[in-house]
Amino acid sequence: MIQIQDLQKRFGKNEVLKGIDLEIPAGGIYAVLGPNGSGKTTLIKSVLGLVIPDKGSISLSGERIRNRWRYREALNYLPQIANFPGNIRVRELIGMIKDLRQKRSEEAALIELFRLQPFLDKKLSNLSGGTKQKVNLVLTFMFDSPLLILDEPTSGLDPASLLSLKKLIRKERENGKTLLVTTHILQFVEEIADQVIYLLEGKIYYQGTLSGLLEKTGQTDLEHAIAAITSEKQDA
Ligand SMILES: Nc1ncnc2c1ncn2[C@@H]1O[C@H](COP(=O)(O)OP(=O)(O)OP(=O)(O)O)[C@@H](O)[C@H]1O
Repeated sequence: MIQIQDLQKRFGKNEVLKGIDLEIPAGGIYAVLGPNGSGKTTLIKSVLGLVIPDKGSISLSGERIRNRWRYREALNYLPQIANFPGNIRVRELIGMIKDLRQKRSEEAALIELFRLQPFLDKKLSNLSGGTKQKVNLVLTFMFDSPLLILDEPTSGLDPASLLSLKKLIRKERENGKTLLVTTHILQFVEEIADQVIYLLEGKIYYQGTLSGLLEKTGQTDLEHAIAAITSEKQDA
């Protein structure tokens, strides 16, 4: 589904991606992990065409994405911070995004799942952070696309909404979708991820199953595995 070769990106003197090679087959949940500032969002934005790499290539379903934009019709993206104008009401925003994408959408079941009915006529500026995130999740999941890219989807969610999100993500996997998810919530990764992609200092430190990462680090849980990677780097 996604092929990345020798991807490099720097911002001024800051070399963020130092040659990323990645192959993500279609179907399944891929968790993109790594410390703050390790380049997870930069990697995701490169796939979305929102960051232009300095070097390397990215292909989606066998076609290079550079200078094309139509491929974006086949993916749904949840940004880490979605900045919609605060004076728009939730119902209007959903309508606007539907008009923009011109794709069949199924928002009603999602509004129900996240219990958003009481908020439909409220302005975004009057919503709590968690409720805004639920609205953003509706905007992301309401379209049927083969690839979903979710940047910190759990952000601000209460436990009940987190359960709803996990249910939703698993349903998408059952439907054969590919999900690329960044998160710092390790329990979430342990519960939903089929594969882990661990970014460290601009390179892929590990790609594979969670059990493979535990084996590589000699640990019994993800929290300790990540602590082991960090201290290994500090000692190096
Ligand atoms: N547009 C930009 N201009 C300059 N520097 C940037 C830009 N975008 C990202 N960076 C820098 O690139 C590095 C990687 O940032 P990025 O947001 O990709 O990390 P991340 O792994 O997603 O971090 P976090 O876990 O904190 O969300 C950081 O040092 C950041 O300051």
